[in-house]
Amino acid sequence: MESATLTVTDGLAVLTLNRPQAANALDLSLKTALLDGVRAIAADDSVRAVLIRAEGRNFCVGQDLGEHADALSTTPDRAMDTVAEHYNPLISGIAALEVPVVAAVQGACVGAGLGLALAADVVVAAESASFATAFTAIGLASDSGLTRTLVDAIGAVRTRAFILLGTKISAAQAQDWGLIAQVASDDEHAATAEAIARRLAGGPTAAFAAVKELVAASLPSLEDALERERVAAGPLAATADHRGAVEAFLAKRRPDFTGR
Ligand SMILES: CCCCCCCCCCCCC[C@H](O)CC(=O)SCCNC(=O)CCNC(=O)[C@H](O)C(C)(C)COP(=O)(O)OP(=O)(O)OC[C@H]1O[C@@H](n2cnc3c(N)ncnc32)[C@H](O)[C@@H]1OP(=O)(O)O
Repeated sequence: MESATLTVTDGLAVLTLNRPQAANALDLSLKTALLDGVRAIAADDSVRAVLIRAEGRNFCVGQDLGEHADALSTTPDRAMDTVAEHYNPLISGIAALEVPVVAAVQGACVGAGLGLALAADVVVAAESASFATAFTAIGLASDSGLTRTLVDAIGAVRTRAFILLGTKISAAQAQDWGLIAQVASDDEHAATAEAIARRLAGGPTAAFAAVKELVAASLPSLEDALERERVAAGPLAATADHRGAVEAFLAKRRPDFTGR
């Protein structure tokens, strides 16, 4: 089964996360397939809008921690290379798309999954969806551009508390904070997101590109945030807190943080 699928019809590219059996956790196969999909979209002049969606109960629960635990034990010095090889080019690739990008979110949208959703221009969430960063729960700080996209959306004060406290918020709270554009019923969110994406695919594409360029130019650099996050991830991956927290998650027990 393909970890992600891409279809393009009538100018709308639909990129689907397809690991529902693993809550769309980002393993190497899914990260690679998403990167390939975004690059194919960027190279396809027929695409006028993008919908990013996911199969199953959860949009994306972030990095696959089983794969991460393996990497930490077998290739510890390279475990965080995936940030530079996959996460950063994926987020910057989505953000660099000149056409409008809609994300349809249901269930858990966590960690790099949240980064993926916030790289889109319009997020439509099912009312039962939830949003969390999860990084500090496993001894990490942030990545996937969230130290810029979250600050842009909800401000530095809320972002700091959101990440430090590892809060999980509802779709209604996310909309109230200005984190997402729209909430729809669980039954209607997928159709609502697709209808918005199809409307954008039939709209003034050049004007939409200008809107995205003008708004991006008014903000601090996403690339700089991604690079700072990448540099910060390496030392954290080497901490006993990070490794112990990943093992604890997989063993379904609470981590014991020692501060080292
Ligand atoms: C050469 C190749 C090398 C490859 C290198 C790989 C190393 C990668 C380096 C990492 C880089 C940094 C990573 C980056 O920061 C991005 C991140 O995303 S960090 C954050 C990662 N995500 C999490 O920590 C979330 C963990 N999950 C949760 O907090 C909760 O599961 C939830 C998402 C809030 C949902 O909670 P619930 O609804 O209660 O559901 P469950 O907890 O019972 O989960 C259901 C089921 O799914 C499994 N699962 C959930 N999340 C993950 C996950 N991230 N990875 C793997 N599996 C996950 C969970 O275990 C349950 O499984 P089951 O018990 O039902 O089998």
